[in-house]
Amino acid sequence: MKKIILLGYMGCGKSTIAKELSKKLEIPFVDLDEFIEKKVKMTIKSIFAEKGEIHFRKLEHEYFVELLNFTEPIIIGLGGGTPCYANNHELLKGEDVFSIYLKASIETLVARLSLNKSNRPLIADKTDVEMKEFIATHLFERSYYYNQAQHIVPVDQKTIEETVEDILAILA
Ligand SMILES: Nc1ncnc2c1ncn2[C@@H]1O[C@H](COP(=O)(O)OP(=O)(O)OP(=O)(O)O)[C@@H](O)[C@H]1O
Ligand SMILES: O=C(O)C1=C[C@@H](O)[C@@H](O)[C@H](O)C1
Ligand SMILES: [Mg+2]
Repeated sequence: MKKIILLGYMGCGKSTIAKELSKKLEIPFVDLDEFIEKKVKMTIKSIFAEKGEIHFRKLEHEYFVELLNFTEPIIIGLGGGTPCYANNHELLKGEDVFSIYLKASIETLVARLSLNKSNRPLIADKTDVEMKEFIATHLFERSYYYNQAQHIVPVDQKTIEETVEDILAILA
């Protein structure tokens, strides 16, 4: 069984969808952000604050490669920025992986992230208006990398179950 990689912007649902997919497929889910936090015994928030984003991006690459080298099947939920640094987008194209971009619109992302932004350092201090502007620009810059995924699953207006079904259809 190939490894399944879910990617996309913060709030597109990687962690939520991966947990459900993991139950259905009975394959363990590893969230890259949580894996990094356990390995370095720091939260993402404190890594950004104390060590800086560049240090975080190096750790993110290192631990993404470590997960890809696991021999057993796993579902990997990437961080929102993972495909956009350190040539990680090239790793989405491997024959031993299914990479899936959960594609959400700016409106969906703003609606979801405005409810829960405190643990997301890139947007934590932004108002809803600033956040919309930031996400619009950021998503535009990042789309090239996200679109390197082997499959694209639109998630707007879909329930968690509907998105999981779409992914199962791709894997079938
Ligand atoms: N249909 C849906 N599918 C997925 N998530 C949804 C849906 N509706 C609401 N949500 C909510 O959207 C929020 C963001 O989802 P989640 O944390 O899984 O995103 P993420 O892509 O893992 O973000 P991050 O990159 O910041 O870790 C969660 O609070 C989740 O419950
Ligand atoms: O979009 C991003 O660059 C990030 C998303 C999160 O998953 C974390 O990996 C971190 O907050 C950075
Ligand atoms: Mg997540």
